[in-house]
Amino acid sequence: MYELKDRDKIIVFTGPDGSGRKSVAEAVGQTFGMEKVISFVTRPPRPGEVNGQDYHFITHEAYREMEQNSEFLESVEISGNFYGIRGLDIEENLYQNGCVYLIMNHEGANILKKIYGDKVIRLFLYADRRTVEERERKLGLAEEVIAAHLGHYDVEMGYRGSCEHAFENYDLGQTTYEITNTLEIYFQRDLIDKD
Ligand SMILES: Nc1nc2c(ncn2[C@@H]2O[C@H](COP(=O)(O)OP(=O)(O)O)[C@@H](O)[C@H]2O)c(=O)[nH]1
Ligand SMILES: Nc1ncnc2c1ncn2[C@@H]1O[C@H](COP(=O)(O)OP(=O)(O)O)[C@@H](O)[C@H]1O
Repeated sequence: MYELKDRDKIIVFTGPDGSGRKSVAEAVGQTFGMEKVISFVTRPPRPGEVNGQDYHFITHEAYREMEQNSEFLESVEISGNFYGIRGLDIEENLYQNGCVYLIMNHEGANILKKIYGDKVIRLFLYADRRTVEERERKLGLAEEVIAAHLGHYDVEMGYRGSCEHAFENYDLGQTTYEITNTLEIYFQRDLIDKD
């Protein structure tokens, strides 16, 4: 097992669906050369989603087997589908890069915080309900998926106060800029500590 270093960082993008976590995370990830830890999921891919890029799409049987082998650090059921993060994927990524990012709901963010403590920085993104609904409709998501997401909206919004930082996302460039500045402070602090 890889022993985590003090300065290893786990960046968790959380907040309601449609708040822009994926878009912002990709941009910020590129800026800092951070890799995404990809979840395993039992839901079928949506049009345009790529296996191994958006998710590892696996069958219920394969998921159950991984679960029985204790491969998941956290595993949750959302709208009838299972989502899990493999512990080894986080550790291998940290070993190579010293930082990783993930996109998850409040349950996953909470579990990671409990396990990894100060190494976890939770970035909460949000926009008002109508905006996220419009974005998801524009994205072409099925009505039942949008309805399920909106059904989780209030619970996800309630997690804001638990996160280390929160960002309203209406202007993608601005949000990305603010998050980059926030993370730079963490990364610079580590450089200074190292000296
Ligand atoms: N706790 C947890 N949440 C996850 C994981 N992977 C994805 N999620 C979040 O769970 C929700 C899944 O909803 P889904 O309809 O599949 O949305 P999408 O995959 O973001 O388009 C999203 O908010 C994801 O960000 C995971 O491994 N653990
Ligand atoms: N600030 C923004 N302004 C307008 N559209 C946005 C903004 N941020 C994200 N989007 C769009 O909203 C949709 C949902 O964003 P996404 O990053 O997939 O959200 P999440 O991962 O939180 O579900 C995408 O089509 C994305 O391009």
